[in-house]
Amino acid sequence: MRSNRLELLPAVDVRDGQAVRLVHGESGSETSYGDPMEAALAWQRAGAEWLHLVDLDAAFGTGDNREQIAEVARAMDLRVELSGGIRDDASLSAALATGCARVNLGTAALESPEWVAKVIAEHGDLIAVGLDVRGTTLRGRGWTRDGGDLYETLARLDSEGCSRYVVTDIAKDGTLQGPNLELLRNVCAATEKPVVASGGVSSLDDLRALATLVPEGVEGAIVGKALYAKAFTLEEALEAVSV
Ligand SMILES: O=C(O)c1ccccc1NCC(=O)[C@H](O)[C@H](O)COP(=O)(O)O
Repeated sequence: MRSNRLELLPAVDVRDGQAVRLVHGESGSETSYGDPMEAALAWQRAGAEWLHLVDLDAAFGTGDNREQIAEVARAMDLRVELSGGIRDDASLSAALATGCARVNLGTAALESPEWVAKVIAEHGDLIAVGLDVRGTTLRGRGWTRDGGDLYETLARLDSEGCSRYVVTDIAKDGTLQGPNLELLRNVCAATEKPVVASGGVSSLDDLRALATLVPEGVEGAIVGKALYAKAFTLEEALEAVSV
């Protein structure tokens, strides 16, 4: 049964060993926020139930932070969603070996549909697919390459039993301009599966607006920049979405 409460997933995106925020997910737009472990532990202390942990180097193909990410994931008592560069058996096994609660596949869902169908069948709820879009065009390889139509891909993944989608409007990501509620409504109308909203949250009112979409299928919201920029605290955010 679906919960009525919007889940919150504070984000720790790791580039070159540092917790960073990007604007529109663009490589080179980083603002650094220090040690990823400290950031993750701070969100855990503040009461987070989930952590969205991203290996940006693996996503961009500029190396990886795999060991550091595994260390952070293993140190957490909360549930971890791992994202970034999980595209084959080796990277998936390494991600799952951290004990994370789920992994988020992005590029692989666009470029290796057969492999993704196989791992969805094998791992069920442990697999979510990130649908990262500009307009309704999906983007892969660290959001740098077009990867097909959002709704066609969603229909295919639904037919393969994908259990959850993480939906990001790249135009909003890291901009503090508010989430794309229309996109989220449209995706929820196109699938029965839960949707995690990502990108653009700027205020407690944005979180309250996302919480009104829970009955339509929005299950959670990833929050990055707003927390790092101290637009509000995680405690305030959790309070704002409590029902
Ligand atoms: O998640 C990925 O794989 C990824 C790949 C390339 C660039 C960015 C990527 N993720 C970014 C995030 O998941 C953000 O943490 C999230 O959208 C939060 O956005 P915001 O609240 O606007 O900072």
